[in-house]
Amino acid sequence: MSDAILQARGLTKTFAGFTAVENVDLDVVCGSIHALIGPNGAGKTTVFNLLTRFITPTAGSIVYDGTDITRAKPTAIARQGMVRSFQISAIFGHLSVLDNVRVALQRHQGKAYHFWRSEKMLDSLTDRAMALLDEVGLAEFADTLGVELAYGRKRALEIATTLALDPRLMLLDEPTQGMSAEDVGKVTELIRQVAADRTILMVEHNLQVVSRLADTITVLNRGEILAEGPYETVSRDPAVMEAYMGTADA
Ligand SMILES: Nc1ncnc2c1ncn2[C@@H]1O[C@H](COP(=O)(O)OP(=O)(O)OP(=O)(O)O)[C@@H](O)[C@H]1O
Repeated sequence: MSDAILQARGLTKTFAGFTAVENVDLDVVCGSIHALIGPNGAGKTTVFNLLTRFITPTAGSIVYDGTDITRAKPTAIARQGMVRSFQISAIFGHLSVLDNVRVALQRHQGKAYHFWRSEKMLDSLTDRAMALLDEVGLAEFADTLGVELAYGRKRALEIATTLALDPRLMLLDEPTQGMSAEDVGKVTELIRQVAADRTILMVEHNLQVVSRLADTITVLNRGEILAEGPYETVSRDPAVMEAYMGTADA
């Protein structure tokens, strides 16, 4: 499919004889929000780790933006614009919110960990950092220490530090996990907002979030694709109901 920014074919991962992911084909369409869902143990995290190159497939191929990345390093694909949030963009609690984003911007420029040497260079990043904080609704917290942010705002900061790496494809690993209902709503809106000019692939347990955000949903079960399509279609699929509820009548 020519409009897919990320394409997996025959993705398979075996752990010591146990097949966690089997023959998964996936097309993430450019500009879409694509969600990976499925019951516990379905293989979502394994697929996510395969796609982001944290683990290597036993078989199959992954193509990002026309380039075969099946054996590429995660840092290399991040430089090409495929950025995984929450792992790569950990928050520095002892730095201010603004400095967290400035450090991420600097890292993107390949100047990581030298930020203390040049106050001038940091100043040059301030405008861009403030724009990113504005985008995620954190401008008024610029001087707050990372550690002092409320949980939902920490996620917003993580998204800002991910955006600092200028992603074309953003991969979010359970972005609303462990959040209060209020924060879930806020982060859902934030994801919708940052998706306006980017592609998003997310693993998400919260089906309400998925129903509100995703253009396409891939349902995994026992390592294989069970169903795929928009929420209205997959949520009515008897096989999906069976996998989630244990009965097609639920
Ligand atoms: N490193 C590993 N070694 C052995 N088995 C593994 C490993 N990683 C995952 N598995 C197994 O592969 C299967 C899929 O796991 P995975 O974590 O991908 O599922 P998941 O859909 O993300 O589940 P959850 O929703 O519970 O996080 C599970 O049976 C799990 O026990």
